[in-house]
Amino acid sequence: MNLKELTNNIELQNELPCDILHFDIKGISDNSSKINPGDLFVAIKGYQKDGHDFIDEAIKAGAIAIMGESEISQIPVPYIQVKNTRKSLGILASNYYGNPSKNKIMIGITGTNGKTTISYLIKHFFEEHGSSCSVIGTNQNIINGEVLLACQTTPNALELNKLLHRSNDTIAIIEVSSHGLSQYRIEGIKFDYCLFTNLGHDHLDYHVTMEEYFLTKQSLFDKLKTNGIAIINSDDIWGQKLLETLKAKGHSRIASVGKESSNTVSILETRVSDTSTMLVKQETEVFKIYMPLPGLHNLYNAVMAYLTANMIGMKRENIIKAISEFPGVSGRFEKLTLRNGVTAIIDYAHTPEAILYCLEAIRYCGAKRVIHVFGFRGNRDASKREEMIQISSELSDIYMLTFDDLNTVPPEEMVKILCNLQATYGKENGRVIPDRTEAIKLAVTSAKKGDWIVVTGKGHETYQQTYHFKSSCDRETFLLLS
Ligand SMILES: CC(=O)N[C@H]1[C@@H](OP(=O)(O)OP(=O)(O)OC[C@H]2O[C@@H](n3ccc(=O)[nH]c3=O)[C@H](O)[C@@H]2O)O[C@H](CO)[C@@H](O)[C@@H]1O[C@H](C)C(=O)N[C@@H](C)C(=O)N[C@H](CCC(=O)O)C(=O)O
Ligand SMILES: Nc1ncnc2c1ncn2[C@@H]1O[C@H](COP(=O)(O)OP(=O)(O)OP(=O)(O)O)[C@@H](O)[C@H]1O
Repeated sequence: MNLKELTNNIELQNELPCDILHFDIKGISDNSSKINPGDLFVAIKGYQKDGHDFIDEAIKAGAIAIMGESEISQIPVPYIQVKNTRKSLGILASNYYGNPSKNKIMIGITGTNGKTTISYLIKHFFEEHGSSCSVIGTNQNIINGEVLLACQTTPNALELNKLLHRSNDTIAIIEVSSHGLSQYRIEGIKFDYCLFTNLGHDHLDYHVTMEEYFLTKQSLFDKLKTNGIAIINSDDIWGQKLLETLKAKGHSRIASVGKESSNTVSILETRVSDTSTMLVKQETEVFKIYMPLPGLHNLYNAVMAYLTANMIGMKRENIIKAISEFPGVSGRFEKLTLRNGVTAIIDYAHTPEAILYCLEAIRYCGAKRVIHVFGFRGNRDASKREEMIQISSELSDIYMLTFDDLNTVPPEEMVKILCNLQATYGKENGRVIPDRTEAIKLAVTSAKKGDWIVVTGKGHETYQQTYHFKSSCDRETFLLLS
């Protein structure tokens, strides 16, 4: 593709000289080590490195043009200066891959919790009725039925557009993280439906304040297509705020779920035990939704997914039936029955709200005692840890603080952090067992018939650390030790 077509809609600092407009660009990369001859290198000022420092390396590898933000002269290939390289990369990627969001039903889901569950609910509804869906999100990417490894919730702009370009599926569902939004990974992509689930305490190491975190999430709704529809959980205070903001901005195509009768689907009654049901009203019709996954949070996930599918045109009775047969999502309230009559739950909860909903759901399921094993990611938002411990110490009978991904934090440092947190905010029903597999072992041996063990934080993910019992994930640890 030539540079003229490629740079369409990009905010350039200076007009491109005529003699380079016809340059045929073979590929694009923002990583100098991935440049091939004939490529365009996009220099990004990152959190760790500055891509401008790798321009020489990119040219040596064969880059025939460079795009960057800084003033640069005297390089042997054309230099295109732009205001914002991350934003430009999104538009470049969309141009290069032929604007792949244009002809698909695009669904973008944002919020702190529930994105993955809602994605898989919607996928399940449509696939039961003959339409195929691509899913791009935390657990994995699924394109044309092929399962691909996902390294991030929202991949970078080049990867994202490449996946969409490859997809022949009618519908594409994308989990949109706040990091993805603030780093313009979805720039150039337009959505038919944007969903907001909720906002809870997370990622404040990155966004600093909840207001800033909210504004970032809100920016997804600027990416709606002309007739695109916003679908919001109005029972969340930030969802309510988003609803008001969009209305004030003149958005007319807004749908919502929540307890108030003014919502598109209003929730009249909820009943939660080991499964969950809700009575809802849409226009004049009152009907019941049965969700096999426990917990109030999963009812909200179900009704958000219901409304989306219904707005796309799927019949109510078909959606309700599909919800009642939903098989669940790997690592989301995943249940194992252990040999000694104990139930184990593996759940991806890693925010205070998610832990609260998860532990409440276990109580509703009739657990005699709840044994909770969890930890905290190294180098991630530390300000949520106190609240997570407080919730666990209140809602579980026994809790164990253990290792989650350490990232670059040395093990002895994390042991100190866990011991300090327990000493400061913990209660006598808690203790620190650093080795995650040892903690699970202790939970299994302490549990009696009717007790529930819940291990949160890692869900479907494999371990980063090596532990005493050789196992790759929480599920395998349970199978090994019970
Ligand atoms: C902290 C953070 O978010 N980092 C993201 C950021 O990278 P960065 O700015 O740190 O990159 P950098 O290492 O400083 O490099 C700057 C530039 O120099 C280039 N470079 C660097 C070295 C070199 O030799 N040559 C070269 O060209 C790099 O390719 C890059 O373009 O921009 C990259 C491109 O978009 C992201 O892939 C990367 O995500 C990292 C890997 C990541 O995983 N971040 C997490 C926090 C994240 O995004 N998580 C959310 C989910 C959160 C949740 O809800 O739980 C997600 O969407 O996955
Ligand atoms: N609607 C919800 N409200 C609060 N907590 C929820 C909700 N849905 C799920 N959870 C909790 O959050 C955990 C993660 O759920 P899910 O993966 O669906 O969310 P997510 O937004 O995709 O999170 P992530 O981006 O971190 O993967 C679940 O295991 C559950 O404990």
